[in-house]
Amino acid sequence: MATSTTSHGPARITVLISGSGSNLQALITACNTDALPNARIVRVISDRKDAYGLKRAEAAHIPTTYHGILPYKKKQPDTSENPQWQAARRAYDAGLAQVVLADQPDIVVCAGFMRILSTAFLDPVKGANTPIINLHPSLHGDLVGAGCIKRAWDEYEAGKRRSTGIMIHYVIAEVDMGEPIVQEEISMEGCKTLADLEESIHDREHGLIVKGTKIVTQGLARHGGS
Ligand SMILES: Nc1nc2c(c(=O)[nH]1)N[C@@H](CN(C=O)c1ccc(C(=O)N[C@@H](CCC(=O)O)C(=O)O)cc1)CN2
Ligand SMILES: NCC(=O)N[C@@H]1O[C@H](COP(=O)([O-])[O-])[C@@H](O)[C@H]1O
Repeated sequence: MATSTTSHGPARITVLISGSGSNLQALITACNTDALPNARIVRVISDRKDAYGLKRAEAAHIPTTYHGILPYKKKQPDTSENPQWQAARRAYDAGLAQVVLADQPDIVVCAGFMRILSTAFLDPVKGANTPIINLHPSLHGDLVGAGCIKRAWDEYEAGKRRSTGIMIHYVIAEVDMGEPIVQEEISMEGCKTLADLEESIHDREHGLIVKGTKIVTQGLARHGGS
């Protein structure tokens, strides 16, 4: 029976966050239980200094890093040749990859990380044979990008849909289009407000992110780790 232990010990997990960190908390709680055996979160990284998830990590004695965009924007100002801060975004992502790879993680989990990752991050991390996975509040091929829960709600109110879903998927350059690892459909029937739907989704996400992380870390063991 494969475990989550890789060839060099417990699976090393780096988690990227931007906000409250309730999904991070689910991972913290699950580590070294039957839900996520032989796994350790080696670092939590946030692009937002005020992310409550950083406090959750500190309370669990997990190393944290705040990796902010502003120093990169100051070094590479937006210009006509460089619209939408692309140079700053790529420099930021290259710096983020350095922070991540310094810990030699076996897997990177995006748990509410609200930045699109460019190939300046994806390429070096994938070059290290480290899978990157993401929690997304929609089914594969349905809604992509930020604000999907609200968009699903608006379509439900307009009578255009009766359900939505959540998924854990591999991260590729095309946002939210990476191969799904595990996903769940969520009925919207009975939700009277957007808040009802958000609560329903968040409750189900916490189990799914642990399940998806376990699936990938167990796969690492089968292949002798990264
Ligand atoms: N290259 C990829 N990067 C990311 C993926 C992915 O699949 N491929 N998943 C996301 C998470 N995500 C949805 O699940 C997501 C997060 C944020 C955005 C977005 O538009 N962000 C804006 C900034 C928003 C803000 O600052 O509030 C942006 O980066 O310009 C889209 C999708 C993680 N990254
Ligand atoms: N497109 C990505 C996206 O919308 N992710 C969403 O961010 C939230 C993070 O909550 P948390 O900070 O409490 O874990 C989650 O609801 C997750 O689906």
